[in-house]
Amino acid sequence: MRKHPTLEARALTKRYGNVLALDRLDFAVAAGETLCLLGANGAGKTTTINLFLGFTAATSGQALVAGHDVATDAAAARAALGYVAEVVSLYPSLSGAENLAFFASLADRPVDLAGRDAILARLRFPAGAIDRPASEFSKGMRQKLGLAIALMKGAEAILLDEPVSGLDPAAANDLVAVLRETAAGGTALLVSTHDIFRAKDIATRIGIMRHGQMVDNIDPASLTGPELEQLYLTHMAERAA
Ligand SMILES: Nc1ncnc2c1ncn2[C@@H]1O[C@H](COP(=O)(O)OP(=O)(O)OP(=O)(O)O)[C@@H](O)[C@H]1O
Repeated sequence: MRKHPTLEARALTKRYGNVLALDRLDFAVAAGETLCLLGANGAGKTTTINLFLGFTAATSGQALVAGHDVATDAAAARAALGYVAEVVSLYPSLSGAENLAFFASLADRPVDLAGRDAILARLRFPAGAIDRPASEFSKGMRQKLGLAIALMKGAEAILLDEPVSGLDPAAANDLVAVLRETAAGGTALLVSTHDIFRAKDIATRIGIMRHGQMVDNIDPASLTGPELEQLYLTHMAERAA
């Protein structure tokens, strides 16, 4: 059965003055899939995420979330979307629970404690820590709370900017496992990263970006880590040539 994409970029193009940040980008991410965007600084990863979030408008082309065009159907697109920033913003003096309740109220979702606790358990958020002030949370815990906010909202797609950067290896491994389980639960994930090896662990597809284009779209299972690294370096060398 053909899966309808939860996230879709159709000839998505963004120009900042003379800079062509995104150049007719096409991709689709279905429920249960994770697309990792890999690319050097300036390749267009963050611009892609910002266009889906509606932070900036496309010059041409479309960004669709659950079939809703971000430009013309912004509220419906946003309702289907979750976002986990590189540094998840929380109110430091509020507890994790109070932060979750606040963000759930913004999304117009009443807090269902049983549902919340099931999500926290799924994300392996440390038991009991949810009642501590957010200022005490590690980066990994903040990422998990960001994911919990998105899941409590019922987001069909979650965008993550550099989710494993700055995590120690154990926390990164844990988050990778959590992301895989989240996708397996039926959410579509779009992840921007510089980390080739983590991308291989997280992704069902890897898109290599260069100059605002996706120059390769790889099944990570088809390559070993070193093969993927070599392919990536070849694409980057082409850039320099
Ligand atoms: N607000 C802006 N105004 C002008 N140019 C911008 C703006 N945002 C991004 N750009 C340019 O668009 C291009 C793509 O940038 P983008 O931030 O999307 O890349 P990236 O792949 O996310 O890089 P990084 O890995 O450094 O985050 C770059 O040339 C960048 O300088």
